[in-house]
Parts: sequence; structure tokens; C-alpha cells
Amino acid sequence: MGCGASSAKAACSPDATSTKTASKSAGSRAPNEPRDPELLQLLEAHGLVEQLPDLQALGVSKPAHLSDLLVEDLEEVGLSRVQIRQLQRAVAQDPTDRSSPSAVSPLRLRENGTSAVSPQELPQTPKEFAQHSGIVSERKGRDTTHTTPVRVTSKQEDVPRSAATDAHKDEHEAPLDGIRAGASSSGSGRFAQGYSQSASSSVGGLGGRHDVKPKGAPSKKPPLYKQTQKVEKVQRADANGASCLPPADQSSRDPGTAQRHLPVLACEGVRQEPPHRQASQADVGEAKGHLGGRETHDHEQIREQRADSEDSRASSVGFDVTLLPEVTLPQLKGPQVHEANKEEGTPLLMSRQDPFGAGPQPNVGRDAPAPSAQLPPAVRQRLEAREEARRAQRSRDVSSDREVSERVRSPPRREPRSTSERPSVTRVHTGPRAASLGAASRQMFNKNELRAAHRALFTDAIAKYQAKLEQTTADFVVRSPSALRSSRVVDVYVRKRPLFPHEETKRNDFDVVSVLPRSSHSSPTQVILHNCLFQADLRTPVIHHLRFAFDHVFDDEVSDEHVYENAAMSLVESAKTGHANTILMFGQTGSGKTHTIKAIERLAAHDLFISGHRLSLTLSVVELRGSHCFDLLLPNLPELRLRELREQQSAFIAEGAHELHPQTPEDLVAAFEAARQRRATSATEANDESSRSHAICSIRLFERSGGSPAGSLTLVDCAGTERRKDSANHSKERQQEGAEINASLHALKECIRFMSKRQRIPPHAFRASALTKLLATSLCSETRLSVICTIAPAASDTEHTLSTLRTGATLRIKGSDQRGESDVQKEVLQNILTKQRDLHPRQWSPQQVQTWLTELEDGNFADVSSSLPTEFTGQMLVRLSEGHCVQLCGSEGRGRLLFDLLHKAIRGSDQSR
Ligand SMILES: Nc1ncnc2c1ncn2[C@@H]1O[C@H](COP(=O)(O)OP(=O)(O)OP(=O)(O)O)[C@@H](O)[C@H]1O
Repeated sequence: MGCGASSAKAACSPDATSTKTASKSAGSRAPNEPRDPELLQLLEAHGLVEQLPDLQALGVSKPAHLSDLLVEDLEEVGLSRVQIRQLQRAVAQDPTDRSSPSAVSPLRLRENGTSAVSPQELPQTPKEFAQHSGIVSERKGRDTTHTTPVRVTSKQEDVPRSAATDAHKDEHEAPLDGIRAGASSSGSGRFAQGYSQSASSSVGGLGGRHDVKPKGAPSKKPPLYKQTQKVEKVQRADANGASCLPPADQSSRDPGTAQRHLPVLACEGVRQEPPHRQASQADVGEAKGHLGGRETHDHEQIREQRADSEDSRASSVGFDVTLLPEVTLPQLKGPQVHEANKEEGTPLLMSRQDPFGAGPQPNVGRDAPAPSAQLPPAVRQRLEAREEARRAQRSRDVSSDREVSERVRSPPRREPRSTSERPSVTRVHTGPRAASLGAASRQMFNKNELRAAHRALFTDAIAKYQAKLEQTTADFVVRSPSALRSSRVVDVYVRKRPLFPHEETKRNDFDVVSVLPRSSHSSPTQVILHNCLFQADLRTPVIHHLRFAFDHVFDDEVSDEHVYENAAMSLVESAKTGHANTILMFGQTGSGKTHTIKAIERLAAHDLFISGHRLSLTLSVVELRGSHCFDLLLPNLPELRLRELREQQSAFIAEGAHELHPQTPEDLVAAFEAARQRRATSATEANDESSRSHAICSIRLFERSGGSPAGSLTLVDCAGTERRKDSANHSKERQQEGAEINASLHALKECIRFMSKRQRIPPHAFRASALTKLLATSLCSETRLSVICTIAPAASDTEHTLSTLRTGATLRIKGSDQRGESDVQKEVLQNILTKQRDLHPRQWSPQQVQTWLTELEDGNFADVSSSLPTEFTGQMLVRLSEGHCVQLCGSEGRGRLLFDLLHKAIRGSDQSR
């Protein structure tokens, strides 16, 4: 505490009256008071006789009084820490002092406000005691024996040992003894500071019991600053079985006399109980009695063990230093404490956040000294300074936060501006969003919008490229059909449909697909997709000319018959000779799959019956919608189950599919048409009559004579792959349909990838969709498969066309380039912005310099252009001096004229900017 003997008494006493009395009492011992032989003996034993007068001046007349003094007081007298320590032990072990029956605690006297009260004069019943103390409020109600807790300051050493023992024997007999036994030297110097006692339990007749520590226990205490944590530990240990708190309602009745609770920690440290220790033990004992408590023997052991361990570490004096602050009881309700004990088993006192960050602290009352007050002054000052700095920092933070929040709530007012003054951008982003402002303010362009916007630019470039291609086709390395055939997985054909007028007019679309070669005497096998793009600056157009090679590429002008003859007829013939063949239509929605397969069916129907009466055929048509399979040959469209054939691995059939036996080509075509009519279609953005399902027509051929199967032809019309824009305005069901279509086509592509890589498709790839299940036999190597990829030529369909071409190319060549294209040429077009503006002469390219010179003055300077090096740029041109010009032109007059014209052009360009 750092206060002197008397000041400590004043500071630590709970009420002013008792404090004054205590001070007076302490100071009433005259230095020339008759010397106590025991005191003299004690001081002699420690070589401290010389200090006797000083000690007497401090009010010490017997050994027990030593315990009333602060360590600082003893140091002032001239005692070293070691001597104080030894003295402390001696006093604590002095049995003679304890056994003095006549001894009355000076503290008690002080507390009671009398200078000398003999034990006989003390109240003998709780009620008397309460009335005697003068600070007890009458308790109304049933339990009138309970009083407001009283601070009792009688010293243990003043209490006869027999009385304490009696209290043990019979708690109800001697409440006062119990008080005495539990009384502490509270408020009397540092030795005893803070040790006050709850007398309520003993006053109420329940307490009086206390534990006496066996003699011989070590009595060292740790240094003060080390004991803060220990306080809590010991308190918890003591609290396990009992609460030393009195019923809260007692203390709450009189807040003005709120009792300061005696910390249990005070029990620690001395072998033969010093007053505070006994007081606290009495407290515990009383509280246990009050709560129907248990034996404290275990806790005693714990404390002893701790004291032992601390003893080995402690080096400073721990004579009777108070560590815990006094606790104001009204804040704690008895039942709460009881519950806390039951639940956690430890906390007697509710903890609060330690202001110094030293962990949980006991819950102290408002008028109780803060825990830091118990620390040494130097430590306390340090902590207080630190806390002050923290508080200042916190207040600074709070004020800055408040400023910010006020700014947010009420932004600074601005004078309203007129409409004309208003900025074009009204929304201002601040803070983190400002980072995205650039992106937000930047206009986002759609690829197709850019294509359409610069249609003329791109079509010109494509036309020039096509013209150039006509000349250089021979230079382009084209794999011969025979070379391709050797590595063929399947036959892949590409059919380009014409660009519809409405696409050109409405969407400003243009044709970006070129089929090569264009000569009539060789069949086209290449297709070039002109992918028109803009570079990242959105100013420089660029065209990627992607070239793909296929077995045959059908231009938009070719007839259906031509397509059939080149892509399907061979398979029809092959089927008639006993082979299994499949023609698969693949492509984006609206690209002409149905259109093409319709023509093939019609033409194949005739071819199939050409063989006369030798063959008969059956037809089944099923529709795959998602994972469902429906029979298209029956009007009610029954759903069919896909069953895996046992005899053949990864072969599925639509079980129970209806089979027709058309006898004539017309019957067959009529059956095809009927099935197509039943097929689910709907109008989409890309196609007015878009197929929303996959259709599989299976034609099985039989020998009429024996009925044995001759061959088969499977015609598959896939639903078109869709992009988001194709289904942007679709209903939820339609979008779901589109998702299922894309999923099944994705499964088909996976099978195709397997085919191109290792030929054998694993079963799990077939099982991924109903489409691949039914196509499993067709995708096997024994079956001849022709895939006709249909593509739309519109620039807005570029991405989709590219995907189709890549899939087809992958399918065609085993181990082909992963992306499918065999050649890519990138053509960067002139920057659209620089073209619109007049280029500054220094930006001219060598060609532009040549052109300018050639055209200047009607060709008057054409000879100059030929004399310049080919890499002569505009940058070099603008640096020409007059002398250079004269030199180049060969005459002074022409030279000066050239110089003037050049600088006229430069000035004109500067002015135009
Ligand atoms: N080569 C072509 N010549 C003329 N018109 C064509 C050609 N190919 C397709 N068309 C027309 O384009 C439109 C869409 O064709 P089709 O229905 O065959 O496309 P699709 O690929 O089957 O589309 P979806 O996958 O949505 O069913 C039809 O009106 C069709 O007549």
C-alpha cells in the first residue's frame, strides 16, 4: 500500500470512525510504556533491542503489536528485510502471545470505538454484538438473528486459544468467540491490511468454526507482486466447498455499511496462524457452516502445499501482506455465488476484466480499492501510467471513430448546383469501391456487338484474305484424303448452311466461314473460320484465320443431294451389304442438322429399296429427352427403358421400341415424317423450330429369303448445342431442357475424345447419358460412323462454330492436335481509331511515306521516294532538314519545295489534332 502505519490504518479502514479510532489507539502507546518482557526477549533474540524505543514510538508494547506495522515502518525503524522476516516468524510462532487471555486486540478496540474494552464487556450474543457495533441494521422478517455483516477487527492473537477451540467444538455456543477467532487485524497497518471479516455467520449462530493450521508448517509468503495470481488460486481452492460470503440480502440492506469481505488468501503464509490467516479461515469455516459446508482440511493441505512451494521461491518478506482487495458484498447474491460454486467449483467471487491485463480479477465493489492498489507503489505507478496511456489512446480512437461516423451520417453540406453545373458522373465511389470504379466506368463491349459494328472492316479483310487464298492454296500443306483415311477414326463432314437474310439485316451479321478450295475440280476438304476479334485495347481489330481439314466440307450452296452422295450414300450401301453404319448429325442449334438429316432420310429410303425384293427392313424411332426415352412411332409416345444387353458389353437398347415394316420408300419416308412430327420442338432465338430432343432412327435390314439380319443404318439427329443467349428468354423448363441437351452432348464429346485417343471407350463414358448409351454400339470400332457437323456461317455464331469444328476435327484424326485446327493465321488490322484520324507524318509507316512522296505534287517527287531506303519511316521523314531535302531532290528549288510541303503536312496534322 505504501502508506505509513497510521495512514495505512486510515486508508484501509472501512469507515472513518473506526479508522480514526484505530489511529488514535495505535498512537496511544507511549514510548516510555513499561517494556513487555516478551517483547524485550524477542528483540534481544534478534539483536533488535536498540530499536525498542522506536518500536514503542510506533505503539509496539508487546510482540503481537509488531504484526500491526507495515514493512515500511519496520524498515524506517532500521530493520532489514531479513530481520523483519525473522521477526515475523517469531511473532507468528510465539505461543505465549496467543495464550494471553487478557489480550484484547487493539484493532478490535479501535473498531469498536472504545479505547479499552475488556472481553467481559463485549457483547455476548449476536444481537448484542450488532447493537454494540452500532452499524447493524435491524433485520425484519423471519430471520431476525441475521444482521448486516459487521467488520470485526479483533486480532487473533488477542483471542484466547481456548475460545477458538471452543468455537470449533460448539459453533452455536460462542458466536463472539467465533468472531474473535475469525477476527483479523484489518485496518491496522500493512501486516493486516484488508483483512476484515464477515461476522454474519457467527452472528447468525452458524459460524464460529475455523480451522487451525498445524504447527510447524512453513510460513514464508511470496513477494507481493507474485501473489496476485496466487490470491485467486487459493481463493478458488478455498471456495471449492464453501463460500465465505454472507447472505447478500444482509449486506444489501445497508449499502452504506457494505461489508468488506475478507479475502481467503489471507490464510496463507504463516505456520502458526497469524491473525489474518485465522480470520480468513474462520471466514471459510463460518461460510461453510452457513452453507452446510464441508471440512476445510483438504483446503488446508492445499494451502500448505502451495505455501511450501511458494516458500522455496519467495525471497522477499511476505509477513502478512494483503493481496486481495476488499470485496463489497452487495454485488453478489448468495444464490448466485452458490450456483457458481456448484457449476464451476471455484469462483467464490465473480471476476471482472483486469484493467491491467493481468487476468481475471475479483469482483470489487465501487468503493473498494482497485486490485492495483494492493501492489507496490513502483509497480502500481507503472501500471497506472500504462493504463493512462491506454485510456488516452482509446479516447483518441473513439474520437476519431466518432468523427468518421459523424461524417458518414451527415456528410458536409454543399450548396446545390444548377443542372448545368452538375457533373456527368453523379455517383462517386469512395473507399474500397473506388478500386472498381475504373472497371465500372469503362464501357463493356460484347464481341458480337463489336463484330457487327465493324462489319465492313471485317468483311473487307476476309474478302482480301479469301482472294489471297485462291492464289496460295497450293502452298498450303493439305493432307491427302488417302493419308487422312489411314488415321481415320470416323468420317467427319462439315456442312455450312447459308447465311440467312434476316441475320444480315437484323444482326448486321456477316459470313465468317470460307470453304476451300473453291475450284470446281477438287472437292473441298478445308474450312476456314475467320474469327473476328478486337485486341484488348478495343481499337485494333484482328482476325484469326483458323483452318480445319475434314473428309468433305460442304459449302452453303451445295444441294442436299450432293451432301447425301458424298457423306451418306456409301454408308447406306454398306448397310445393305451387311454392315452396321451410323450417321450422326452434330452442331449448334439452327445450323441445319434436321434439314440435312431429313434430306438424307428421304434419299436413303429410296436407295434402301432399290435392291429390289432381296431385303426387308424394320424401322424404330426413339426420342431422348434428358434421361428419358420415348417411342416416336406410336402416337401416345410411350416411355421406353434403356436396357443393357447381357451378351454384349456396353450395348444398350430401347426395350420394347415399336418397329415398323415399311414396304415401300414412301412408307418409310412417311414413317420418318410421322416420327419427326411427334418429336418435341419449340421456337428458340436461334431456330423457329428447334428440336428439343435427340432422335434416333434405327433401320435394320434383313434378308428376305432367310430373315437373317443383313446390316443396319442408324440416323441420329442430335439436338443442337445451345449458348446462353440462345436460351436467354426461355422458360425454366426450356432452360432445363437445354441443360440436359448440353450435358448429353458433353457426354458424347467425352466418348469422342476417348475414341480419338485410345479407340476403346470405357463403359462409364457410355453410361454418362442416354444418348451415349444408345450410341454405344455405333461408337464402337466395328461400326462405321459418319459425323456431319453442321455450322452456321454468321459472325455472331463464331464461338459455336469453332466448338463444333474442333469437336469434329478431334473426332476425325486419331491423336490429332487437341484443339483440332490444323493452321491458325493471325491478321492484325489497322487500328480503327488511327484510321479515322489523320495520322501525323511522324507516325507514317515506310509504305505511307512512299505513298505520300509518290502522290505529292502529282508525282513530282516520285523519284525521291525511289531513292529513299525501304525502311524510311515517317519519324525519319520529319527530321529531314532543308539541306537534306535539297540533297535528296538534287536541286535547291525542289528541295525547298519538298521541305515546305513536308512541314505544311506536319502543321496541318498538328492543327487537326
Ligand atoms: N443448307 C441449308 N440450306 C437452306 N436452309 C437451311 C440449311 N440448313 C438449315 N437450313 C434452315 O435453317 C433452319 C434451321 O435448320 P434446322 O432446323 O435443321 O436446324 P437444327 O440444327 O436442326 O436446329 P435444332 O438443333 O435447333 O433443331 C431451318 O429453317 C432450315 O430450313
